Amino acid sequence: MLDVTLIISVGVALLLGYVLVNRKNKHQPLEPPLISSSIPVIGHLAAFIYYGLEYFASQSAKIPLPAFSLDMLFNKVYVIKSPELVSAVRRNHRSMSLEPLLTRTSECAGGITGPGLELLRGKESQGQGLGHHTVTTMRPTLLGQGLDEMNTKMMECVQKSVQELRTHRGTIDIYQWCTLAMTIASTDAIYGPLNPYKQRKVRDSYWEIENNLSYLMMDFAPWLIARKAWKGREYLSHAFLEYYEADGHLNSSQLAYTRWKTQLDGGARLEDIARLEAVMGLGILSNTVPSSYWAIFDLFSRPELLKQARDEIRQHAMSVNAEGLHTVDLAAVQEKCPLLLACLQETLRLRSNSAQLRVMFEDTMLGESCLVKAGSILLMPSAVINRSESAWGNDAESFDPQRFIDPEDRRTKASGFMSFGASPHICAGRHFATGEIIALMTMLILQFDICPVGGEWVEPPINVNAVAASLSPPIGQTPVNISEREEFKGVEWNYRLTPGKGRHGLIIG
Ligand code: HEM
Repeated sequence: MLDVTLIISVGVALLLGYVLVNRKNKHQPLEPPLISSSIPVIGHLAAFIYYGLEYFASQSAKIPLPAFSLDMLFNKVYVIKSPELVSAVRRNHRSMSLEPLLTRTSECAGGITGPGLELLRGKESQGQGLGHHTVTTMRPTLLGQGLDEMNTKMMECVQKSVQELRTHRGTIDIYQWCTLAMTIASTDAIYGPLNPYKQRKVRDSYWEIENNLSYLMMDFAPWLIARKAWKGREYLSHAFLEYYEADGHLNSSQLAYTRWKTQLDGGARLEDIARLEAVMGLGILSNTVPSSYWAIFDLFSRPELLKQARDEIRQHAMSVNAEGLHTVDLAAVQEKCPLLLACLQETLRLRSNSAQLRVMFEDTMLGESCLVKAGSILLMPSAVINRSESAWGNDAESFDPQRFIDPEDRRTKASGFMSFGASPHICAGRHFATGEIIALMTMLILQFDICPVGGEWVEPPINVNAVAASLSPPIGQTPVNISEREEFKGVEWNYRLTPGKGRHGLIIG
């Protein structure tokens, strides 16, 4: 479990930066109750180091309060459990920031140091520098025309990977397959013909970083204690430097181009732009890949639901012409087949184990009776909030996609759904990722039967060291047999996208 500990280094490192300076030990009556530990002084910190983020979820289960405080020695952590307080956090977003975590990631996972890092950090307190500006300018590129263009390329790649399954013989590790298919589709759509991730060694370097991120985030002699991830980071950054030197970004997506331009105009060196793009892989891939795997797992392991989702698409979004060409209109899937998206959201709700982290800059009242103090850390664990009964009812623990179909109270549910984060830091890539997973699932459920070797879908253990992943990837293999469904064996498929239909009706926090 030592590895799990390292997860914490993300939080602890942040704390160290802010804590020692800002620590205020006195606990005030309006602050969430301070929970004592059986081991005085270091108990919570030691447990956090041992259990990682799971410690907050397990404490939350034991403590029947909407919020509580833990003295983590260096700093105070407020754990927010209730959707009502999440709404208050959103309303008070100006007194807190996610930026310190993003800057820290650029430093540790990207290797950006010195003036380049200062440029990203910007204004000392709130981190409104180039890092923040780069995220802000990329948001519009993940909507509208920019999204449409990426979706077109992404669809081509997903379809190619799926069609290759038709001739595949023997078993396949479905997680490995998702990893390759989604990595190629996502990055080709973003980086264009010179996409560095086309090279096997670049992909391997990225996954080396991803799988050992917790070690890199310790930022202690990474060349020694996180050697493979550190070498991966250097290789990936260098590959991006070559990409820019070859003008790859001039023939890429609006997203890749805008990120490069914003940083160039902001005074960043090309080497640091390349390093930041290596970090961007964490945003692009670390969630999309495991989410696609769990979406397959959760739907194919429920034959009744699978049949309903398949029938819905066949009825409302598929047509066959005189030549026998089967066309599936993904805009119709979006508009007339709500079950598939509902299944994906239910997977995201129940599988997400991220914790949205904010550093407090000002003393703030959340609602009328919850005081959070400057210099502290606010944590909103999605594994807890996503299962809260006040948002989802007393069957919150069970997998029921119906709760996302025409939900009566979107606002309450939004505060109980943290899988894409919390406003104003809601995931910028959610429509792109959703479109990609929905396209993949549509193709798979229409065309294939997927059966695990041994006949049972057995829940695999998860890799808690992949700390950038909201939905932890599985450890080990998930071998399955994939066969073309008799009903459509040998037919030709055409999947159609409609410009302007790239946004999905997601519930977001
Ligand atoms: C299923 C896939 C995905 C999931 C579950 C996911 C989840 C998240 C979460 C939990 C956050 C943190 C928000 C917070 O702290 O409140 C986030 C932020 C972010 N995500 Fe995603 N993400 C996914 C895919 C993507 C993709 C494909 C991209 C880019 C193409 C992307 C870009 C971003 C960016 C830029 C942010 C930072 C937003 C900000 O700081 O304002 N994400 N995402």
